[in-house]
Amino acid sequence: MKTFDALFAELTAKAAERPEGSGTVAELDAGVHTIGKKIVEEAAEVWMAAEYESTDAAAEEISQLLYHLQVLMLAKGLSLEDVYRHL
Ligand SMILES: N=c1c2ncn([C@@H]3O[C@H](COP(=O)(O)OP(=O)(O)OP(=O)(O)O)[C@@H](O)[C@H]3O)c2ncn1[C@@H]1O[C@H](COP(=O)(O)O)[C@@H](O)[C@H]1O
Repeated sequence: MKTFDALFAELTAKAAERPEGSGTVAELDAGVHTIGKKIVEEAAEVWMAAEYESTDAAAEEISQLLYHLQVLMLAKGLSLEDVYRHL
């Protein structure tokens, strides 16, 4: 099972190596404005799933929100530590 830190390491490598077909690379290239809109969209899907769908559907939407938050972190040059020190 993939952890938050493991996903961040994977996405960091994708950003550096830029493999063809990577959705992460495409999203990074689209920029902060597009990534931000995706985060808002995914956050709404989390809310709707939590209120009206199954707990598993909510978990899936949360995983997607976490993914897009990590892409934004990469786009802004933020490390895990930059975020964790505010927790
Ligand atoms: N965990 C994720 C992940 N979660 C969400 N997403 C993306 O976010 C989208 C959200 O799904 P939705 O169902 O909301 O999609 P949608 O709104 O219909 O999709 P779009 O039209 O926006 O693509 C998915 O289509 C994926 O593009 C993810 N894309 C990649 N990962 C993981 O990131 C890693 C690197 O992926 P690549 O960069 O694509 O190789 C891999 O381990 C992947 O599993």
